Amino acid sequence: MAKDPVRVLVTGAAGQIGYALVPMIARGAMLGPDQPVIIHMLDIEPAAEALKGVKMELIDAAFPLLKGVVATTDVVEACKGVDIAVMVGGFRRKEGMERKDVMSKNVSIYKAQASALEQHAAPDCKVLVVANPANTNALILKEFAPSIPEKNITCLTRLDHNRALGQISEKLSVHVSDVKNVIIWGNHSSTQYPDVNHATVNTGNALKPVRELVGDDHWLNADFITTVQQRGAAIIKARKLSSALSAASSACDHVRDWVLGTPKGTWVSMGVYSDGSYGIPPGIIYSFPVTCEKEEWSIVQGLKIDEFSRKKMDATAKELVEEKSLAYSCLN
Ligand SMILES: NC(=O)c1ccc[n+]([C@@H]2O[C@H](COP(=O)([O-])OP(=O)(O)OC[C@H]3O[C@@H](n4cnc5c(N)ncnc54)[C@H](O)[C@@H]3O)[C@@H](O)[C@H]2O)c1
Ligand SMILES: O=C(O)C[C@H](O)C(=O)O
Repeated sequence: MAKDPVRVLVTGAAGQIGYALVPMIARGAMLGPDQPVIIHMLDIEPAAEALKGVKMELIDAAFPLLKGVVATTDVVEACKGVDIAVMVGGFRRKEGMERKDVMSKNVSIYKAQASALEQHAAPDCKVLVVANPANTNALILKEFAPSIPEKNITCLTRLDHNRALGQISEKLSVHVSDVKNVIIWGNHSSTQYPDVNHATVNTGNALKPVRELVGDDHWLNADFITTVQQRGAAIIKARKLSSALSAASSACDHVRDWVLGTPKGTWVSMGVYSDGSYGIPPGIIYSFPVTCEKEEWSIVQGLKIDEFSRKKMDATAKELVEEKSLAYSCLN
C-alpha cells in the first residue's frame, strides 16, 4: 500500500541551499525512495518571484514522489501540518564577515518562526536548523517553542562530519563510505572539534583505527582539524557563496538517519540539546555523536576522552555559552 505523504517545510527555499535541497527531497534522498512528500517552501516577500520560479521547476521536473508543493511568504501557511521542518532561511554570511555579525539578524527570525511552528506544525514535527549560527538559532527556536519536545529540535553539523570523513578518505586514498565514526563536537563554527580518536576504516577484512592508518598525529591534531573547521570559510572564499550542494546533501543525510535509523555500529554527528553528557553544560545545543533508532536519536555514551579532546570540547562549549548570552542580548 502506498504511504501517506510526509509534509516537509524548507524555509529560505528561494536561496541557494533551498534550490539544491528541494529536488533532493523530491527525489527521495531525505525520506527514502518509497516515501511520497509534499514540500512546503517559505521565503520572504523580496524573494517571492524567485520562489514561484522554484515551484514551477519542481512541477516541471515531474518527480514521481512529489504529491504537492506549497510556496508562500506566509509563515502560518508554510508551517501548517508539517512533519519535518528544515530551517534554512535567514541572513547569509558574506566573505569577511564573522558568524557573530549575522547573529542579531537571525535570532529574531528564529524567535518568530518558533511560535509559528509551535502553533501550526504537526505535534511531533522534527526540526533541523541549518541557518547560521545554527546551534544558537536552534536553541532560540527551542526556547521560544516550549511545547515542541526538545528532542525534536536539532541543528546541522552533519556537513562538518561529512567533511571530516572526506578529509580522511582523501588522506588515505580509501573510499569515503569505508570511513566511519568520526565525531564533530560542539558548535558549527571554527571552534568545532573534529575528533578521529574513535574513527575506523574498513580495509576489507578488518576495521582499523584511523589514527593507526594515518600514522601522523601531527597532521591529525593540527592540519586535519583546522581544514575541517575552516572548510566553510574556504568554500565562501572560492565560490563567493557559502556551500550549498554539500549543505543540502548533508541536511538530507541528517534527516534520513534520524527518521530511518543509523546503520548498526555507526554513529553520526548531530547538534542536539545537551543533557550534560561528557560534562558538556546543559542549556546549549551542542554537536554529539548519536545513533538513531525508531525516529529517536541517543547520544553515544562511554567514549574515552583524552586531555587534548577535553580542552577542545570545553572550548567549543564555552563559545556556545557565550553565543547564547549574546543571542539573548540581541533579543532584548
Ligand atoms: N549548518 C551548516 O552546515 C550550514 C552550511 C552552509 C550554510 N549554512 C547557512 O544556511 C543559511 C542559508 O544559506 P544559503 O546559502 O541558502 O543563503 P541564501 O541567502 O542563498 O538563502 C537564504 C534564503 O533565506 C531567505 N530568508 C531570509 N529571511 C527569511 C525569513 N525570515 N523567512 C524565510 N526565509 C528567509 C532569503 O530570502 C533567502 O532566499 C545561511 O545562514 C548559511 O550561513 C549553514
Ligand atoms: O555560511 C557559512 O558561514 C558557512 C557554512 O556554515 C559552512 O559550513 O559551509
